[in-house]
Amino acid sequence: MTLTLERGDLILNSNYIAGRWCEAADGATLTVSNPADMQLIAEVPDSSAEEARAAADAAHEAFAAWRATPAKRRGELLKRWHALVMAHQEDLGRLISLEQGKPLVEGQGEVLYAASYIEWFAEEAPRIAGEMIAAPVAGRRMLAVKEPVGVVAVITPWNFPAAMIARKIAPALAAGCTVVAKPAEDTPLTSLALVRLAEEAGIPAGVINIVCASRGRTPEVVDAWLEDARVRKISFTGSTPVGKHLARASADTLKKLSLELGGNAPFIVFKDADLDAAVEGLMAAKFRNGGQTCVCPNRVYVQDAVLGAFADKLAVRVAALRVGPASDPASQIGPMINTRAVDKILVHIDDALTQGARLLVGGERVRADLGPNYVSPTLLADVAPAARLCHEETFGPVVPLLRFEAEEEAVAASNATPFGLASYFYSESVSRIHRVADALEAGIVGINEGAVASEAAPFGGIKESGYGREGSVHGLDDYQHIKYLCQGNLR
Ligand SMILES: NC(=O)C1=CN([C@@H]2O[C@H](COP(=O)(O)OP(=O)(O)OC[C@H]3O[C@@H](n4cnc5c(N)ncnc54)[C@H](O)[C@@H]3O)[C@@H](O)[C@H]2O)C=CC1
Ligand SMILES: O=C(O)[C@H](O)CS(=O)(=O)O
Repeated sequence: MTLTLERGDLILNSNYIAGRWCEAADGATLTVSNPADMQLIAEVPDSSAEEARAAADAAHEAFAAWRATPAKRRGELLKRWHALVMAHQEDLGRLISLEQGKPLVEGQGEVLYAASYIEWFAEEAPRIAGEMIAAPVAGRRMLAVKEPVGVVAVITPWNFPAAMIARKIAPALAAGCTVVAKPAEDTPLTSLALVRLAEEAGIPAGVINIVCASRGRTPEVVDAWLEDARVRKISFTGSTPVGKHLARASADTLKKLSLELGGNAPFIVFKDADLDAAVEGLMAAKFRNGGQTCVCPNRVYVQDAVLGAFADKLAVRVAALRVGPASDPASQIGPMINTRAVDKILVHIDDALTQGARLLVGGERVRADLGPNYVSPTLLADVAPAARLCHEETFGPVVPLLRFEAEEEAVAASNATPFGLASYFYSESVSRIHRVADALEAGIVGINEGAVASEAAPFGGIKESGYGREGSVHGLDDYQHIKYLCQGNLR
């Protein structure tokens, strides 16, 4: 099956600035290719600071009118955008799978996930409210009102090309902010297609601006926004090193920050767990997007008493996973995003084996007939706690099993990381569930559940996984500030 779109015009090759589809001033372009077979899909502008400044100008000029648009109207426009995204689910899903590589069923699932954020904040917009405060002295009226922060810079990763940008742009627009966005260089096409649909929904020119750039030119583009005092917020999803850079560089203009950064999620299986449920949960959490999500379990701790039974059940499932391109509907594990990613995964596997791990399934590059980016789903047992894949994010389809005896040992090992994004554990003991959920240092805890992503939940991390929350009733907070109004001299 070839991944062609019914609406070919949704494959765009321009920036979108001030309501105009335009090239980079110097004509520079970057290529976008399919990680499954390295075939060229399209070329997009490789922008410079000039395009970044033009986008910031457009967003700044559009802000006054957009913030003055009644929140109900903002919500209606977001609803129209949501309806168009849903109407183009097939095409958008194919586009995601084309440029990011994930299996088609996951590409189409991501469109629904992205759309759920647009719908959620379309509904939140009309409910933005302030507070009337009981004045402690006579003759005074005291109010607290919520206002949009202003122009927001959005920077997103390649692994969820639709969901990550939707869960930033939707709350920003609902709050009354305007946006300049720089999608990942590997996967810009989905962002451009989504914004084409936003344009068709009637979202005014300048409210959303998309600037594409290569890895080499991205710092120049983003630095232009970091230096611009009119840009009042950065919303970033990506690696912790880049997040730290943005936090440091934002200090000069004290921008508001939302940082959704790297993870190192533990997955704990206690002896009182439902082992079949734990296997299902691990398969769902670990192999989603080929293991290329920040909430994928990065290390799996299994209590001694059930390690053998759990490993046997899991090995059967891992070995059965089908690796292949999204053009094959039976594919469950697609290519990794690029050869650098595959090289890192293989280094992690080799390091674990060198330190004494046993290879139960996989462990190598596969499907060379298709391309260089395929790696087999891999299961390792007896992994040493010092192994690199226990401390670094593998971002691939690798499951390292580590054993433990006491609950305290598993919790301590789980928390022994600078990261704190997602964590998971399986137990049927109510007391243990409350103890362990309280003790785990993470922004997200899956309890007997491996699929935690939801627009209704506050998504985000602690420690070096960042701060800020995306989605949920808390999702607007990061795009607003509170203004206190104090009216006196009332008789
Ligand atoms: N916490 C979360 O929700 C998520 C975290 N991540 C993390 O992101 C990483 C994988 O994604 P990548 O795209 O490789 O991360 P990355 O941090 O390299 O890139 C993310 C975005 O930042 C941009 N970027 C790169 N260098 C930059 C710089 N110097 N200045 C400004 N922008 C820059 C990239 O072009 C891209 O658009 C993993 O660590 C993963 O855990 C990925 C997705 C979600
Ligand atoms: O990019 C990611 O890894 C996502 O944040 C994970 S999720 O929100 O899709 O679960």
